[in-house]
Amino acid sequence: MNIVWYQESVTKEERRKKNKHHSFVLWFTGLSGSGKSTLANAVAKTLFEQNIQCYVLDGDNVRHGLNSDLGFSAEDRTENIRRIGEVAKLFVDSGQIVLTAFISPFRQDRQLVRSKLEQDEFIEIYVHCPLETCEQRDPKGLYKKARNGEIRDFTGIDSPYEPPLSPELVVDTDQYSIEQCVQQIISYLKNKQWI
Ligand SMILES: Nc1ncnc2c1ncn2[C@@H]1O[C@H](COP(=O)(O)OS(=O)(=O)O)[C@@H](OP(=O)(O)O)[C@H]1O
Ligand SMILES: Nc1ncnc2c1ncn2[C@@H]1O[C@H](COP(=O)(O)OP(=O)(O)O)[C@@H](O)[C@H]1O
Repeated sequence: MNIVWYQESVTKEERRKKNKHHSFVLWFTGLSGSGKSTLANAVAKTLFEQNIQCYVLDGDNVRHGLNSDLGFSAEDRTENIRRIGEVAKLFVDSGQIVLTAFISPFRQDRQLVRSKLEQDEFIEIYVHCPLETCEQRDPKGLYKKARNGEIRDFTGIDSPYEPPLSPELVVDTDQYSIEQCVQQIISYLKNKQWI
């Protein structure tokens, strides 16, 4: 109430033109340990080296600050993704490419973020990796804790993950190396002439 949207003096289109590239969200989704952070950071490094404006929003980091009041109940995960979606939209408005690395287990939550962005601004990347492989990798030892009952509501163990039905991209980190997955994503963006 009593809040009016302020039209900025520099538009999104003007920022894109100056940056010489499209701005959009690369939304990585997948199980813990599937490779979201690794790939988002590797893609960002490649883009950065090509003078492209980009930034990674990572689950662990955002949960230390902006979303430190949220846990892992279904409601809190939904609110987590809603807030990240709003932040991501601001990055897109600022003319940047934003790469987000959140489990984002619920289709409806990802769909809500997509619906807030325009066509070609939300690129859903399903980081596909079987639970068994994620559990073997267990980079933070969290699956072990979840199996021991030390952590409740752990995605893939006692909390659901809903895979995307029609993502823009699927990367298979069980079958392909980090470098191959990064190349697949960069090729997709080049083919679209977005970078
Ligand atoms: N219960 C439970 N379930 C899943 N993950 C857990 C949990 N508790 C802590 N962690 C750690 O938090 C990271 C996931 O946070 P996200 O913000 O990406 O989760 S979500 O999108 O809101 O579901 C996740 O990071 P990633 O491993 O990078 O996915 C875990 O390190
Ligand atoms: N092809 C691959 N793509 C991404 N990560 C891989 C791949 N192969 C092995 N890994 C390893 O799997 C782990 C993935 O961890 P991380 O990126 O933190 O996943 P997430 O962010 O999804 O929890 C890292 O230790 C990474 O080195």
